[in-house]
Amino acid sequence: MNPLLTVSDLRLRYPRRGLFATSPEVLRGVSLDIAPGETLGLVGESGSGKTTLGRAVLGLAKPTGGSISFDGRDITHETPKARRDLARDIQVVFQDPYSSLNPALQISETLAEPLIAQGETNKDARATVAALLDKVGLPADSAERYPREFSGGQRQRVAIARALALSPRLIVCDEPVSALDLTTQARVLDLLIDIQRETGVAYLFITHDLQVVRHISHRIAVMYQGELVETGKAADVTSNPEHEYTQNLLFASPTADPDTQRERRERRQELRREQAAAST
Ligand SMILES: Nc1ncnc2c1ncn2[C@@H]1O[C@H](COP(=O)(O)OP(=O)(O)OP(=O)(O)O)[C@@H](O)[C@H]1O
Repeated sequence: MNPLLTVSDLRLRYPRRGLFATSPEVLRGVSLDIAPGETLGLVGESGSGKTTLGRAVLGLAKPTGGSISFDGRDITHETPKARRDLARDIQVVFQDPYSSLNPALQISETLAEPLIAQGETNKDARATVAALLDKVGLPADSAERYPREFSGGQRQRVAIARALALSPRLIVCDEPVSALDLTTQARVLDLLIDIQRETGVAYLFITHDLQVVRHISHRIAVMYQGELVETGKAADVTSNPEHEYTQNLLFASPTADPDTQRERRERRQELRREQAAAST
């Protein structure tokens, strides 16, 4: 099967802020692909470039090298405006639905907006909104409510409904459950899995939490300092000790800062060496 998304040797350096400022390369030759209906979990410690890669796929960050193609079409240098027709196909769910939902709009307006922009009549849009709410497990009367009237998990369901409105083929999910408690996390992940089974949508699922990504991904790609250092089937990558970066992530607290994580990784490597030396 042809990949839906192909990222080849992608490089990205954010523009320099001042005359003397330096700007390190944030993506350093990243290549990956995602098949239709597949979930690729993108993990890595804070600052490794995961969000930047997601933003590049969405056309929100400008690559300085390499290419991105979607369904065979080269979209590397297309701005979000130029690729407006692709908005149907590639959607996003962010970590904080509160900031991505307009607080002044009722949920029905938020959900109907993209539908009407794509030419649906008000009547059809109303029916689609009702179906979307049902799909994400929210009661029908949610349509008349405002974002502030929902819990975090419910708001994330609204954000998922919004992403689903145009029946996309790929959703970039950037830390979509990180702000939720564990039980709610599991429910939202299960919802995403159910939706994928039903619609065949693919996910680029970004998180620094390997436990979360293990639950939802078919394959996992691990980033470290702007490079992809490990990729493989979720079960293999997380269980095989040879996948050192993944193992280190499994043992690192997802909230630890890069220095702490580096320290833990070095400590783990040291322990491994000690164990190896003791067993010979
Ligand atoms: N708009 C920007 N301008 C300049 N530098 C940026 C910008 N956004 C991110 N960076 C830098 O790019 C690097 C990668 O950041 P990015 O947010 O992609 O990492 P991440 O792996 O998603 O991290 P986290 O898990 O903490 O969200 C970091 O060093 C960050 O400081």
